[in-house]
Amino acid sequence: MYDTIIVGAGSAGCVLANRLSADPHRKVLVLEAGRAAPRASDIPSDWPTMFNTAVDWSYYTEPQAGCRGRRIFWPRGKMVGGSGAINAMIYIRGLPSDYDGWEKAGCAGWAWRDVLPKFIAFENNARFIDDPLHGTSGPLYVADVPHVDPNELKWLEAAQAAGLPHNPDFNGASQEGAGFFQFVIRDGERFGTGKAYLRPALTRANLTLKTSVRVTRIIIERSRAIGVEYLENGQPKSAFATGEVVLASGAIGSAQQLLLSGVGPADELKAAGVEVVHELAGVGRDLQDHINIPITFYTKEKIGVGAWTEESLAASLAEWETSRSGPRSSPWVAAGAHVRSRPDVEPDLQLYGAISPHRDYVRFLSSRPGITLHATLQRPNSRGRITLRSADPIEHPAIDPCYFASDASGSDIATMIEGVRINRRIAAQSPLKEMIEGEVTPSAEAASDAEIADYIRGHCTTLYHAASTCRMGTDDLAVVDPQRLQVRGIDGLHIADASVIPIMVSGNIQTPTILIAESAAAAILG
Ligand SMILES: Cc1cc2nc3c(=O)[nH]c(=O)nc-3n(C[C@H](O)[C@H](O)[C@H](O)COP(=O)(O)OP(=O)(O)OC[C@H]3O[C@@H](n4cnc5c(N)ncnc54)[C@H](O)[C@@H]3O)c2cc1C
Repeated sequence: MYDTIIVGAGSAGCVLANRLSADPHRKVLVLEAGRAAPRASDIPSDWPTMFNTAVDWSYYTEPQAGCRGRRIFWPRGKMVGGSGAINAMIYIRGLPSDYDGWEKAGCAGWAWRDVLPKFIAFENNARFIDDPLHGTSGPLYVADVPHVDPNELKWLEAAQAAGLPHNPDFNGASQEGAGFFQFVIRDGERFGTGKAYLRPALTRANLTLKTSVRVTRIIIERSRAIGVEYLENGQPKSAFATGEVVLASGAIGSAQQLLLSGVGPADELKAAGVEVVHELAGVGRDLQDHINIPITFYTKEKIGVGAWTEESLAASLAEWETSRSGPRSSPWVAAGAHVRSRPDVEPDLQLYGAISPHRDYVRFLSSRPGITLHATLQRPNSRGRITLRSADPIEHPAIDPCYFASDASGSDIATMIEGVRINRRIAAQSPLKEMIEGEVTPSAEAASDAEIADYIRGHCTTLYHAASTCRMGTDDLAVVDPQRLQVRGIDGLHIADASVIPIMVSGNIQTPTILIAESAAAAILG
């Protein structure tokens, strides 16, 4: 018998494991479907090499009507550290107005003035030492990218020539402009919450971590969660908690487990063959994501990732192994920007200047060298949902982000068209323009707004930021309350991961997810 069961040892679950087991009187069990993170997870450049492997859930969306019927690949980490062990490690909080928007949407206690001290408290920033907007004594080490490619500096110069102001700190007074992201990288290695929070807590006698165990159902009796059922080596097992079960299985996993446990929209549950335990209409609804569109340009010289050979890969790995430096200590997404698609909005596009001629998440590299410029929609209107295909807990749920098709205003596609145009403006500036041979087909042929829209619909990807499937709030579709992140109507059941984000933030979402886990732990500890 445990006091607390945490389901999932991902970005949030590792934080919860540390904070909740810091109370020596609390016996904590963490159940994680994946295994220990592999070596590739330590090496900053190697995150895409884990896609479609045993440590990736390798989801695909439903065919997207707004994306010319394509099913879009959605990787998620399935290992200790979760998606935070496969991600690109960028550390960013979002805009103050994002969090003020959360408060306005009914989430009291989540305004910028409330969350900023918490962000500062869990940060340990290597560069911003005496800075009122940064912390230096938290568990999460945050630093500049260890290796800068000279061509990333050329991208930055071109971005400034295109009118973007230089921004030395995207978590500083203003998010707008171009510069270098900071990362959760320590001494040349990934330093996600698996290392920052979970690893040091594993020496505690009151904390148990079980890996390769898949939770299949939350056991609910008389409107109270009392434990979970899980599969270990294919055998059904159960574990019980006197205090609480905390779901930290991510935006897909947490919603799926609630639905499998009979908590969700009654008609959908019945259709999937699941007995209704507690009707909660919002479970799985409101799925949000950052949509991303790359355009690639061939370069005259072999540069960056496009210049890598068998020999240089081996040499850069040897360098990383001996000194944790060199090209393998970079995630190759360090140069970027936050820009406005039009003057009357806050920055609504995030840009990347990647020195790599990749398409489709670096799984396929062009035979010629080049650079890829990404534009990502920061505050999407598109809203989707997650539903069960069946009562089988092993079957992937249906994931339908409903990109563009659910945005009747048309503003999502219009903003992204502007993102492509801004990236082309950057590519047309010195010193990039002298390096570039030309834009690669098929974006190269897209000139009018309608043609660019077609290109975006045919080639957009996820920026991997699934959120909001069990969102907090006080309205009828809210799943958890904003104060304790407890599932409405079920005692002893909390959700503390990216699924509770009420409205998407303007930036990569691991840092807000850590904020959520820290806040949930504090509320549970009381
Ligand atoms: C490729 C990629 C790149 C990204 N890049 C960045 C970035 O640079 N910066 C950034 O801020 N964000 C980034 N993100 C997003 C960020 O990593 C995620 O939003 C964040 O990790 C989500 O945290 P979470 O705790 O909600 O879920 P996760 O970290 O996904 O954790 C969920 C955990 O639960 C486990 N689990 C699921 N179902 C079960 C079950 N039934 N039983 C037991 N365990 C289960 C999973 O295996 C996983 O370990 C990226 C994400 C990806 C996938």
